[in-house]
Amino acid sequence: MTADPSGPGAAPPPGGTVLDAHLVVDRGTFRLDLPLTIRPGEVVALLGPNGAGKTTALRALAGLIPLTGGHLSLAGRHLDDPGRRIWTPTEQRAIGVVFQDYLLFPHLTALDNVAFGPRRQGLSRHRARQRAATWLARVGLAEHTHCKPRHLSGGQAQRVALARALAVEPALLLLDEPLAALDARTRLDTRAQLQHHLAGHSGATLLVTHDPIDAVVLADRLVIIEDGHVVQEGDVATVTAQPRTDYVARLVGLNLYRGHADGHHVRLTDGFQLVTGDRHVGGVFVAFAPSAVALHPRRPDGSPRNTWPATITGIQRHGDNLRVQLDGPITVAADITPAAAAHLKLTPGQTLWAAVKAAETRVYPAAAPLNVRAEP
Ligand SMILES: Nc1ncnc2c1ncn2[C@@H]1O[C@H](COP(=O)(O)OP(=O)(O)OP(=O)(O)O)[C@@H](O)[C@H]1O
Repeated sequence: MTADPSGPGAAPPPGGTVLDAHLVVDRGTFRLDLPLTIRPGEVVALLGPNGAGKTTALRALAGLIPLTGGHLSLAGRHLDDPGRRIWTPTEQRAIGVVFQDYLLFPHLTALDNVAFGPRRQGLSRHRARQRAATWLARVGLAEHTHCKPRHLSGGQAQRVALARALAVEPALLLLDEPLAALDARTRLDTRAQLQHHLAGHSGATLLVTHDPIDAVVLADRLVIIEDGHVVQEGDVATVTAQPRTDYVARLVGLNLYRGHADGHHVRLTDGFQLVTGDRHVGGVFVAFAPSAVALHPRRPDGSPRNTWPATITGIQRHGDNLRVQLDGPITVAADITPAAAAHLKLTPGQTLWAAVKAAETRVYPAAAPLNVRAEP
């Protein structure tokens, strides 16, 4: 198989997209089937639980594994199209990659690590090093050009990796869990710097992450995959407000249920009924935040319209609060203050009453016009 003979830039990018791909990859019994387009300057976060296919997608884009089907075009150049026997080797793709553990060459200085890509693109040693020095200065490492990776901190190594990826002026920048190896403090600073550099990148960026904060801070759009398929995609506000699967709900921290609405009542698929503030009819999702769930030692009287007995299955710290996991007619997460937890003397196995006001629930149609995988 060969690269597209029409060469780089031969066709205009369709509809203003830099990346126009439909990634189909079979790995044993697993199939990735991921349509993916990214516009110039856009940052898309690819999220999903373990085994969803994120790494497979990244490797397919980088040319490390071939597509089984579909196609991949970048900046108007057909890189991969098994139906037409087109395939392009990694080094001929206009792609920069920041790997999770950076994969810097240990025997090369920061400067030569960054100059490596431009050199392979055909720049003279002098020009490649000039470009590398410019990029290292941009990421704040002008003083560290002659350091070997073992003498760099985690945050500095991450910035060398970013400079190395951007120095090839890629049409597509791939970031694989770029902040995962950093401690919390360094992660905060590095995330802010990364945001700055991504804003200046005119190509497409795909960020693979497990961390919803990285996604929310860095991405313009989220694409969420489970078991190789897109289950939801959209801008951060839409996905956060209207999660459509348990994974997405957990990711954005909401309690989410599916059911059938008849006015202010929603009968959930397991038979439990919730009273909601909004009126709806037909298939719906009901969501409420863990902070909307109140816990009481006895059945509460008065305003909350939804109450049920619930048994504590787990308690974790969650920011300044505690997140309490509860089992019962529905499983639910509740956020409460340490003071309230002490007052209630919360312990795993304890049964108490959970309450949610109807006005705290959000209801939205199950068949919303989002790009959601059709059920088979
Ligand atoms: N070399 C391989 N051969 C066969 N199957 C594989 C291979 N590598 C991965 N898989 C399978 O492909 C599926 C997707 O794996 P992948 O690593 O892409 O998921 P992921 O979303 O990146 O997961 P994680 O978040 O755990 O890294 C999994 O079911 C995995 O078992």
